Amino acid sequence: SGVCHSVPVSEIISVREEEEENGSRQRDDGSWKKIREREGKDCRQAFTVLYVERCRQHRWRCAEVTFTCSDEAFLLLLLLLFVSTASRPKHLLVYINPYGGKRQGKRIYEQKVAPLFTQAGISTSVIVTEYANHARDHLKMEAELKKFDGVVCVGGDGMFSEIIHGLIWRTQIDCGVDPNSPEEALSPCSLRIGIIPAGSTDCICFASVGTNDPVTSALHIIVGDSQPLDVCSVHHNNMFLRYSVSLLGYGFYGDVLSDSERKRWMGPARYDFSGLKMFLTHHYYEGTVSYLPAKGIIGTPRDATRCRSGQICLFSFVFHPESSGEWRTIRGKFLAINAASMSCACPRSPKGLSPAAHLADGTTDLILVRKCSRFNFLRHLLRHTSKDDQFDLTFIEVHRVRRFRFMPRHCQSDSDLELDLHENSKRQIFSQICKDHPACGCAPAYSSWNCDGEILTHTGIDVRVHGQLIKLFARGIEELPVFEDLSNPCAI
Ligand SMILES: Nc1ncnc2c1ncn2[C@@H]1O[C@H](COP(=O)(O)OP(=O)(O)OP(=O)(O)O)[C@@H](O)[C@H]1O
Repeated sequence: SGVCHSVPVSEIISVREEEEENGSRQRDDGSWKKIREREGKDCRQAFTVLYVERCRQHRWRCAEVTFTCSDEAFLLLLLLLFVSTASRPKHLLVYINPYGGKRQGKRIYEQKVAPLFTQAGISTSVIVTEYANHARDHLKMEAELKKFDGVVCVGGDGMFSEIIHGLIWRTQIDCGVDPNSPEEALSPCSLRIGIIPAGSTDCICFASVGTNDPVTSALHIIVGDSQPLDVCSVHHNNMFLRYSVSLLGYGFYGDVLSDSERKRWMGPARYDFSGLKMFLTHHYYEGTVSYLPAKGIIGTPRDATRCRSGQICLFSFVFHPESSGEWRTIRGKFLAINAASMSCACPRSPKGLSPAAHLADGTTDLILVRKCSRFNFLRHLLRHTSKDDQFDLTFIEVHRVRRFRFMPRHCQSDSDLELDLHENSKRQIFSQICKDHPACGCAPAYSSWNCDGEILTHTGIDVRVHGQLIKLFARGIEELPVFEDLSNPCAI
């Protein structure tokens, strides 16, 4: 017909041979791997290519186009496909949380994802979880990981956390690394993880793919994308607590989570309710934060860059592995202490907590919100949704760090307390009394850490970033996916 159509080979999902019989086309439903050798040698070959089409807001869909070419050219294409798709997964281990989000995980997987995997010739082993931590423990102890090229998580951020806890732990055991030691360099996980969003919070999917859409995620898995991701290990007195990939928050975000956990019956509205309640309560907490600034990296938390597909964060990590440096210490009263290892952008907060944070530069952005008026705190919170810099306020500090520690005031050594007592002895005595009598209305001495949506059991913590510890079937957020790259040399 003379219409020119270009499809990058790396974004082909499958190729289907078309046969012309009695003038009408019939389809062979096999994938490109199953295509039979044709007998007729002199005729032209018609074939349909199923490929990735980019839609609005980073969504991907399947599209079809039929080409004709000579037999030889067709065989060449199959060869090219075979070579260029070597990094694609062939066998996947799938975990489905049937109770995540609106309890649609199983349906989403069966209706939207499984048919695509079949079409792409991917075999799967599916486990529908029966209890919390089922997936984590299966990965830790039972899963025959050698059989698979990747793990797929169908659920929300909580389910993803289970998967990484299982996979990271298992990898350390298999590699002879002690996962309990805060000083050991952890071994990176070789299996990639795909996230099919089916929870009420799907931040990690959103940050790494740019949208929360099961079909888009399935297509990123099929084409074999790879996006490294930093992971923070959290220890208390040399005892391992948890891993975190998105937000560690003490004070405001810890209190919102603790309060909302008590209101699960309210459904997703509990986050708004607890957020408002905690804003009005306006608690601040005293403690000491020490941190190891990240040296030799390209970006800063306050530059205008965003973490985008194939950009600086990858190189930043490769060229500047963990560098030693001077620890810095800050003592004070904080409304919030947040460590954002990624932007933490989500559909409700498109900029996120730290808009310039990177997925894989081996750092986390430590944001300290010092005690300030309710009005000022509100200004800070509102700037998360406006164009203004949320860190451009006198009571906010932000540092890009490789490691940090926090010690709440009442856990500090006696000598520290004595110093403080000299400063303000009455307050000290009252806050000790009020700790045991919350009904008196004074602020509690401790908050809790919100670690990717889970409450930590300890407040004094040691956090270390492990650069690029895991890999996702994703490519980061693409800058402007609208225009096709016609100059791509690997296009048919
Ligand atoms: N079969 C199961 N039964 C009960 N809980 C499960 C099961 N499988 C997984 N879980 C747990 O359910 C929790 C929530 O799962 P998930 O993140 O998929 O959904 P969500 O709706 O986004 O969660 P949240 O309530 O945290 O917003 C996870 O912490 C996970 O450990």
